[in-house]
Amino acid sequence: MNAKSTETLLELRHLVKRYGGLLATDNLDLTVTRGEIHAIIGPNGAGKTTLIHQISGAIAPTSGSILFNGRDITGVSMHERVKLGLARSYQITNIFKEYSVLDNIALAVQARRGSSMRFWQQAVSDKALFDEARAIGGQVGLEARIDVIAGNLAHGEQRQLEVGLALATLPKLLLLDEPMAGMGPDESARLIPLIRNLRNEIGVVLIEHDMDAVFQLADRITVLVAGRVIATGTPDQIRNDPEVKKAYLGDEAIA
Ligand SMILES: Nc1ncnc2c1ncn2[C@@H]1O[C@H](COP(=O)(O)OP(=O)(O)OP(=O)(O)O)[C@@H](O)[C@H]1O
Repeated sequence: MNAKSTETLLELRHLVKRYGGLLATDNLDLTVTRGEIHAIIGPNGAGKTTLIHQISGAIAPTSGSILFNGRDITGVSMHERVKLGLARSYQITNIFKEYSVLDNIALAVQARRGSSMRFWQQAVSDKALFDEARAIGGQVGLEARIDVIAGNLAHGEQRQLEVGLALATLPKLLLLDEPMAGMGPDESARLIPLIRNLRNEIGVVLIEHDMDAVFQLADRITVLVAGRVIATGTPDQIRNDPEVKKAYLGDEAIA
């Protein structure tokens, strides 16, 4: 973690999500600070996706609260959360495949600037918009692919673009939901330093099944089992935690 890491960006207090008799989130407390990559791991069905949906605002908790930058956002819409600086990287679904990488990012920058009602012709003449889009393309490692039509990118590059689209909202906190999914080892290896660099400016919540990536990237790891936090700590603490080892027996190998 770096020097900015004492600033709490996200705080979950006694969060509960109940589906009938099932507690998918069971009285969960969690903090994420600026400058931190905080990974959330756990066996299948532990409640990781349910948790990230509550943070992004896609689903409402049954009880408990979510604070972002000190403000209670529990009842705030997903759209408003993005405006407040809470971005989620979706899995490819919001890429315009027929547009170039640059145009995709430029559209996302334009949407953030609140000028989404302006028409394309005006947007293309906006140099500052494209300068910013180009810089974001560089941040996610796509500088050499900036003019490629997004649909022609390799899978891993599309994931990089997804992160770029989330960055275009100028997030304070970025939710990354399985950024390595479907990637080969070379593609993951390329994405790891890009994600690591992001945390210089912002906080990152990372959900990822690739344990090598998690243990390389995370400053702290929270382990969920059946909706409950069984451990939070540095990668070393988590690696050596007997409860965690037990929870992972028969599941994905822990690094
Ligand atoms: N809409 C829903 N209705 C009922 N039960 C649900 C719903 N969504 C999730 N669950 C249940 O909540 C629990 C947590 O699911 P969740 O998908 O959050 O786990 P996960 O840790 O993300 O799992 P995976 O690693 O397999 O993606 C599971 O038992 C799941 O069946």
